[in-house]
Amino acid sequence: MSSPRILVIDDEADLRELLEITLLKMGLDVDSAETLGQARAFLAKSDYALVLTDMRLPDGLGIDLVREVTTLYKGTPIAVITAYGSAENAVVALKAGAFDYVTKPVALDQLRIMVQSALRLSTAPAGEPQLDAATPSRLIGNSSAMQGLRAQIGRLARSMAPISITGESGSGKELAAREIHAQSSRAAKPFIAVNCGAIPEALMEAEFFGYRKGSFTGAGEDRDGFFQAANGGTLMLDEVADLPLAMQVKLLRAIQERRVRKIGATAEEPVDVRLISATHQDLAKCVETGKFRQDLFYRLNVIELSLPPLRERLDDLGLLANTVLDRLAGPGQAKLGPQVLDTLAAYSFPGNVRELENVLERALAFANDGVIEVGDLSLKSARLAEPASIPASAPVADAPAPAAPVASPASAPVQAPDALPSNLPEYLEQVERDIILRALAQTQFNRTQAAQLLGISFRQLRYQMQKLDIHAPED
Ligand SMILES: Nc1ncnc2c1ncn2[C@@H]1O[C@H](COP(=O)(O)OP(=O)(O)OP(=O)(O)O)[C@@H](O)[C@H]1O
Repeated sequence: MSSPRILVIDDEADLRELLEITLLKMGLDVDSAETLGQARAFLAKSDYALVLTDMRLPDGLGIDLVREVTTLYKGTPIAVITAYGSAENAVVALKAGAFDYVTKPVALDQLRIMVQSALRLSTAPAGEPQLDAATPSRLIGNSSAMQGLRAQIGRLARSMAPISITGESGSGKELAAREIHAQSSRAAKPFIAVNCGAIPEALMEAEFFGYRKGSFTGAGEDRDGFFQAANGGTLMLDEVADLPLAMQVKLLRAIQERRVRKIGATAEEPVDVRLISATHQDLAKCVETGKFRQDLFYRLNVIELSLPPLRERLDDLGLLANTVLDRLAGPGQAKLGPQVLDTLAAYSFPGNVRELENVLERALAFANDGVIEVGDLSLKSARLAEPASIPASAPVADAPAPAAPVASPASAPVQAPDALPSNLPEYLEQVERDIILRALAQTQFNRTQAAQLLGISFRQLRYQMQKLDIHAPED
């Protein structure tokens, strides 16, 4: 069997030679062209596992070739070589359909990583997602919005372009990210999802980039960070708008260099990670208000994927509800009674599919013989919380009986209104615990609604509950 063939297009003889030698040493066949004209002639004659082109050529621009290859040779990945620091060229090329890019001076370790991932890609059928009929998409729904989304995911899975997923809480952003990963040539490598809003700022660098033994008190052994853990795979930065500015700078550097340095290490290590970011906030607005760096926004937001809220794709409601019920009760063991679907369709689902799952789970507990009736649904939007009174006294005692959440014993002392707390962290923790318990009690332990009442994401609430040792009564 012949080796995969790569087409290199560069008018700089030295660089062309370096690329040729590197690729030949990898056991690949190489054709080289100095101009777009020569490249077109090669493309008309042979199939390539990868086309690698410089951006400026004597008879035109590499970006034109990107457009040609992505339309005329759909299954052929094309990558560009951009000048160092020219984020613009890289982003434009990725938007035009380039699979990836390398910067000049070309780092050979990164070139090899890029070529290998292109080779994995070219073994998958062109334009076809790696899923087959036996592995249905995780994203359920036949509405035109969902069909469009699945098609877009199939295309995006074939590229390294960073994707920014937007959508309301619970609309399936993480699920979509997992789907992109599962359909990509990286599927066999890890998918790591990180909730940027849930990591204490002081720990962020260590969590993202890892650390060397002894680099700070408590660093008893070497540890990898998220970047190393996701190497070869996909790193999802969820709630990316919550990244503190100092961390945004470090992240930008890691993305630009495709290298990270562990805390306490002298050398950087290359990382091959596809980035997907998600947020339910308006990231462009965060840039305007100075909360998010423009340059990082530009790097992360190369391709936008927007998830519609559930209320805008009500056609999917029945299918989603039945799938959730099958999962909860076993196939065919539970169903919706008359009018239930209409009642659900009239509800706004601020917590989207996650809220639908919660509503059905709860309704199922009240349902007779697995048939959910309208009366089993509790869809009333929770009333707004009253302003927190500090310090709060036993909030659980006022809670409606069926859903009173439980917490570990309170430790903070009750203060006289004007007294200063003797232990501020403990006191604040107690205040936070009380407020969360009240929100949970008000929403009968519907965490989606409780998070909404408190203006935080579902994940943040879940994280805080774990931290403060708050459990559902039945946990
Ligand atoms: N189209 C869908 N098909 C099936 N399940 C879905 C779909 N969309 C969302 N879900 C389910 O809804 C729940 C929430 O999804 P996910 O965590 O992906 O949402 P999210 O947008 O990332 O939420 P958040 O903004 O709170 O992080 C999950 O249990 C997920 O499996």
